[in-house]
Amino acid sequence: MLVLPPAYVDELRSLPSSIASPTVAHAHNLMGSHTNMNIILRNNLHFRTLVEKVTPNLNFLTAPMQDELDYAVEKDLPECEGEWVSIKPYHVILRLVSRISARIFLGLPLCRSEEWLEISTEFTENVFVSLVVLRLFPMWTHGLISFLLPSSYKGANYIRRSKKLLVPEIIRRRQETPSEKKPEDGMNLLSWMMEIATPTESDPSDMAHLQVVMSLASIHTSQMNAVHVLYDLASRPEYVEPLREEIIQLIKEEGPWRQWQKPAFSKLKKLDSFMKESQRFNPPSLLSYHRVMLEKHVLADGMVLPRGAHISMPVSAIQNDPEVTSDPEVFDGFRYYKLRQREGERHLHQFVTTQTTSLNFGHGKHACPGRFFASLEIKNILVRLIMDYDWKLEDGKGRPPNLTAHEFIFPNPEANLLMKKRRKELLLDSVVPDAPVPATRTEPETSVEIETREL
Ligand code: HEM
Repeated sequence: MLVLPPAYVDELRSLPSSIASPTVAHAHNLMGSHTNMNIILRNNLHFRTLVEKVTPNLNFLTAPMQDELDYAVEKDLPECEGEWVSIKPYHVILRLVSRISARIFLGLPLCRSEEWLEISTEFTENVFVSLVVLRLFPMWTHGLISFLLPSSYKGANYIRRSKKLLVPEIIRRRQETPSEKKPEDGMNLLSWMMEIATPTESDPSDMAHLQVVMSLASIHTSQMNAVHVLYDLASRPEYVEPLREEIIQLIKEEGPWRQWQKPAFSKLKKLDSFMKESQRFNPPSLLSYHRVMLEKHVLADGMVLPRGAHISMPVSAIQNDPEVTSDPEVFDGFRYYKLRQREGERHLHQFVTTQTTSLNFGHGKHACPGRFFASLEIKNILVRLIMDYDWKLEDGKGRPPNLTAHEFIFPNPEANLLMKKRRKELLLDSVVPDAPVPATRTEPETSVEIETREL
């Protein structure tokens, strides 16, 4: 793999994907031939649905997200009124994120299916185990090794199970008459996929497969960010009150949080900053901006990128360079909040902002299309967890150290935090606005301004 400095990002951005392909790079990174991920090489319906339907409709998706979060909190968080209870945030947050994602991907009632919740989380874990193992061996051995790897056939089995579950649902939705549909029925990824699919993309079995691909792209990535934030907050409790004050202030100005839509969440600038700083300290991967060169290309300074080369950027090294981030070794949760106060930088330095020096979501037209969704989902979860619960580390223990595998970094799945429900009058739903604020309904957005949009 050719790891390039960020000076080349802008030049690389201008190359079409027929020369520098992100998709071939993703398939290669995920060992697609042995992990059922090569479908992305021939079908990008999931990507288009995200850009054309999900992101422009995020305003309408806030209410179902919150509704599912209520259900998830009820089902998956322990009773902890008046007493500290130990939980494993990795597993608990995975349940919350997978439930909310399922609600937006499939809609009610299918999102509550335990079968789907298992498929959408366990497939990813098995793909990850397979790729970590396979990468240790030369490529010519991969066929044989994956034949022997339990994670490999378990992964394939999850794809089969997803088809068994979703294909009949796709057929049922196709046969449904308009009078049988409820208003919320069309507002989910699966129905939107069915709506915009071209004839060659309309195979129900492929659509089911792509739902699993989307789960892989979205659930663990968002869950890991939320878990890192919780670990960072528990180990730096001085940030909790300012974050709560920001939420309370926003309720006073914008109305109860249950009426908030995407623009209100974008006003949580301190929380946004904390999420970004936490991501800087705990990036999902040391490398990003992966491309495979489908043709040889010579860069302006004469650097040759040969055909077949896999290139990437050292995202973590870049954002920890003192020329990019001052005092990079200091965790400053409100670093980006402060930067946004500078003239002309109000829209920069957001969690979702990508720049040549901020590449955790990639950059340019192939940057992660799900980051606006991720930001909204993570903020919904964190607002609830910060306002309704106190958090602390186990006695005598520091922030749980991260684990690494190859270039990947993830929060320790077996670490514990202690949580306790706050007094009733302090809870999120008890905070009332200064004056009644009318609920607003906003039209879907028609375009996605990638570089400058707020969220
Ligand atoms: C904190 C959470 C997330 C992180 C850190 C993350 C990161 C990334 C990165 C680094 C890429 C590759 C960009 C490139 O090619 O340069 C990517 C691609 C992608 N992400 Fe995300 N992502 C997150 C959440 C999500 C969510 C929630 C969704 C879906 C709702 C999603 C859907 C996708 C898809 C479909 C692609 C592939 C784009 C393509 O085919 O070119 N991601 N993501």
